[in-house]
Amino acid sequence: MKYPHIYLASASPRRHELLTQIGVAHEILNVPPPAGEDEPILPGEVPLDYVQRTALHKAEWAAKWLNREANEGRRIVRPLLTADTTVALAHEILGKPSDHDDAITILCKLSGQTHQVYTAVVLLHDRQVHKALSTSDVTFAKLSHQCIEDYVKTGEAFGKAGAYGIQGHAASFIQHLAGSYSGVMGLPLCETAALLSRIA
Ligand SMILES: Cc1cn([C@H]2C[C@H](O)[C@@H](COP(=O)(O)OP(=O)(O)OP(=O)(O)O)O2)c(=O)[nH]c1=O
Repeated sequence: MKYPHIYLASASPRRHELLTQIGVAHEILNVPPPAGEDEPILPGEVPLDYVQRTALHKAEWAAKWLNREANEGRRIVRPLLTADTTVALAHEILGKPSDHDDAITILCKLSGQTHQVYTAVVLLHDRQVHKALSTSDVTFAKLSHQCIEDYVKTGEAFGKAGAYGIQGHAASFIQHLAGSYSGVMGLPLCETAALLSRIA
């Protein structure tokens, strides 16, 4: 499969790894904040709307930044990809943990429950916006408080939606996954490949 060479506007090392896994050549853009920070949730906003709005906002923000850079001599020559991953439990958005206690609280909520992981992907190319969405149902085993404490101590919970990484130690928490493994990890590869082949 031949993909176009793209810009990846993301601070997530997982998105870089996943694109590399399927052979998508990309240049990582280190877009200044608010990239990397959680977008505020609008009153009454449901997770599905939130994740799509956030992914689009990241793309628009990165394009604006790139345009400014372009004025300083850099040309926008590649399609631009962004994504957002949001974890939701019964419609409550569980973002990245703010600290140790927050991580414990989030994981206690997820223990023994099925939650949703949404990843929205946006590709900007030739003034067109291409979008994809992946939805997964993830069921956690019932976790003891000690297990949660030990997990949070590894540091893996931080910087990740829902305070866990499916690709790390938290793999042992997951009883069942209905959906996309790569989508849970941060970039659904099947959907992303389909977006990229649309513009190839
Ligand atoms: C649920 C889950 C999330 N995550 C990560 C993927 C994302 O990096 C992060 C969700 O935060 P995002 O806001 O989607 O992404 P980010 O801030 O890390 O990067 P950027 O906005 O610059 O692209 O959680 C995992 O790595 N594994 C998991 O199992």
